[in-house]
Amino acid sequence: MDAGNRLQLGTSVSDLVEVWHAHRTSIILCALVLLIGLRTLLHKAEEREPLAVLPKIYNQEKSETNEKTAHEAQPVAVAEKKSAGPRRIKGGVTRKPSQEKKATAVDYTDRPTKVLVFFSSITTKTEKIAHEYIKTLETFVDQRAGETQGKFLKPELLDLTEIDFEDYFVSPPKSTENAAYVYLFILPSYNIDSINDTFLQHLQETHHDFRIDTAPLSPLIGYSVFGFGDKEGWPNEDEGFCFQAKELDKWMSKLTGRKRAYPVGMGDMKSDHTERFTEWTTGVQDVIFQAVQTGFLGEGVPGSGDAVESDEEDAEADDGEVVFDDEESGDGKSSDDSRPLDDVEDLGKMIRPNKDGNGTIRKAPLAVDFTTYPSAGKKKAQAPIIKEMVAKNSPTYTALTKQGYSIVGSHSGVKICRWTKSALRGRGSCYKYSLYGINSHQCMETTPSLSCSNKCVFCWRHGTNPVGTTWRWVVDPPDMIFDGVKENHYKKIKMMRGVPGVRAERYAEALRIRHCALSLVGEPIFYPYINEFLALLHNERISSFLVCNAQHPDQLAALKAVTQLYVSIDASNKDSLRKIDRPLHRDFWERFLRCLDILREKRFRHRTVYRLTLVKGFNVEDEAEGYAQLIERGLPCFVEVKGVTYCGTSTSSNAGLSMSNVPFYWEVCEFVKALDKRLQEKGLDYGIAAEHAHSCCVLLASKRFNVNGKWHTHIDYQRFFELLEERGADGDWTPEDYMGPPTPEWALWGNGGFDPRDERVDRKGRKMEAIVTREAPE
Ligand SMILES: Cc1cc2nc3c(=O)[nH]c(=O)nc-3n(C[C@H](O)[C@H](O)[C@H](O)COP(=O)(O)O)c2cc1C
Ligand code: SF4
Repeated sequence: MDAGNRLQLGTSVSDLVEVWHAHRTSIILCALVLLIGLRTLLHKAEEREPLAVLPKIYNQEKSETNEKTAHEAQPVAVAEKKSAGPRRIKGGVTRKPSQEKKATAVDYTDRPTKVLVFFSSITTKTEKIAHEYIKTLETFVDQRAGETQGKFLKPELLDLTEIDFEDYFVSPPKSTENAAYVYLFILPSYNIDSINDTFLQHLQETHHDFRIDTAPLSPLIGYSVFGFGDKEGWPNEDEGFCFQAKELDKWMSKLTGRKRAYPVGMGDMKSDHTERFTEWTTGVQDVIFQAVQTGFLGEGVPGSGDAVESDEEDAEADDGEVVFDDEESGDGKSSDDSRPLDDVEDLGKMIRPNKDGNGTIRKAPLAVDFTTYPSAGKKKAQAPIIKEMVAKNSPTYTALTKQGYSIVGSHSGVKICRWTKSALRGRGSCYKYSLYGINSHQCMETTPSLSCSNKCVFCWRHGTNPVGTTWRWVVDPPDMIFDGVKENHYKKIKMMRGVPGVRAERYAEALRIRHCALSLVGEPIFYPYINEFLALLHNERISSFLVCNAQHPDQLAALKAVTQLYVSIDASNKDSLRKIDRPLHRDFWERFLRCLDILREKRFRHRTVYRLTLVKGFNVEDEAEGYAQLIERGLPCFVEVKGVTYCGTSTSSNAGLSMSNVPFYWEVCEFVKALDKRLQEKGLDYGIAAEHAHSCCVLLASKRFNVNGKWHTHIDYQRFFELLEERGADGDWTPEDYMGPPTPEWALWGNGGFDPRDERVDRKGRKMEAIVTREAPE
């Protein structure tokens, strides 16, 4: 560099320094603004990965808006795009949204339905069945094409070993047709490591994954599971029969927000599997077809109607156990109208002390006595207006429907008995299964007359039923009542479809009523067309168990054939009967005795039964002799002795009843033994035949039903109908003609009487040991 150049360079540097000194503040400020601008621009353009840790802080705003859209506004979730990275956060870290809010009704009417059938198979038996089934299902879809306007898409069969679980079990897949899905599963059980374990593990993890909604499969229309197993190796469910199908059912229930479309079915690959599987597929297809047509699964399935389930899978309030809710356990609210356990039939008769909101005992509302008419002297005589017994706008109607009754016409009622629900869930049948072979899940409890002529102190329905001595109401025709009670019964059974633990096999059987207990409330023989009503039952081969209160001798005498005829014997003498039954008839004792005489005459035509309900302090003490005399008078075929059952809030508290009036089972047994002794002493040929300790019930039977030293208390129902068809309702035959096979060993006196097919459970569904105490504790 020469001297001139160097001089020039020195000048420009000094110029720059000069400029810097003159404007440095503004230069620094400009640079700062430029840098901040650039930083902001780059930050905005940056594409960020979703945050897996602390999403609540970072994604709060986003999840609040997005989640609402995914789960409420758009019911059917769009399948996740498969990615190798972590699963997308759908529900934030807030847990259990689906348990807090039940799945809401989703309308699928505008969307086509697609059934996906998943299966696994190791020794290929299930695989073969699944392949055959998918063909059947395809044919079914084709046949229904006309009725469903093509909204029923071709079903698809999927092998669990060949699919990516994430495609189907994190959310339902997306389809071009915008299909709504039904998932069916056919799964054999394996107690060795198999694909089933991986699959079940996946479902469990999905449910527990805090980043995923606990019920990500709630957009499904529904699901159902069928299991195959082997009873030779795994004889019952306790020992592992079909255990993985049951587990799958449980996880799917959680993941779908309880959208069990049909109860879990189970088949033994070595015996009944074809029958059980056909039963299940028929039921499932009916439900799916209904969903395609109506857009919902029907009542009883959450998300589509009236959910019957409780919050916990296994903790239903109504669980097949007698619940003794005493006064102290109440919350102060009057629960008269909402309790599900109010069945006279299954619980014997109930006591309900009634409290108001402050916990003070209320007087029972007075039952309306329709027999009280204004006296002719006071008012000008008027032609009586014929009223409806239970008019739709009456308080009686409201009270009864709140208690779970369906009122048919104006004077009949039907209610699903808690034993029916219990048997559907494999938790035991009522005592009539042990004593007479009645399947509780096939039994309808009904009455053609809600009115009665007694006001028994232990009758829980006190104050809600009309009473009267004669029929003064509009009369509904028997066929209308018959159709109405059947329809309502089936409706209630169908509502049980989604309830956890309901057995597919029992559910299918329950859709055919085989028995009718005419003992719900009121007095069935009060209904003027009771014989016609019975004929309708028998025509459909439904057996009839009719209970009457021994106050209507004329109607009793005119009664035609019934399968089993009861009279309630609530006391052994006149005074006691007046106190306990509070009859409306002045000549109640004479009526009572006449009924016993009629029963005596009928004993070779009908299976006659005395039903004794023991209430400690009222009709037990020192009354064995009195009861023995009544038995001597009527000579019934059977004597059922039951302890009264206490159900909590009775209006009869004003009669001074409490928990202390409920006898222990050993007290019932002691009474029965004393009664049996008295009968022997009188030379009457009776013996203690059978028991159902669970219901505090013991059966004394006439030795007519003891053949070659064996009790035959069960009924041959088939034979009963044959006799009826051959000889007519007035025909000549005896109860022995339709006596069933020997009473099973487990039901005999001394063996407890609990159905060995079922499991005894407590209110939470936990298994219980059956400990029976028949003797007074030391
Ligand atoms: C190793 C083995 C373990 C099994 N474990 C059970 C079990 O725990 N419970 C059950 O009910 N059946 C069990 N089974 C019976 C199978 O579930 C039954 O045979 C089924 O039909 C097999 O179906 P697949 O041929 O489709 O694999 C088992 C069978 C095998 C061979
Ligand atoms: S006979 Fe029928 S209605 Fe009566 S308790 Fe049994 S199942 Fe219920």
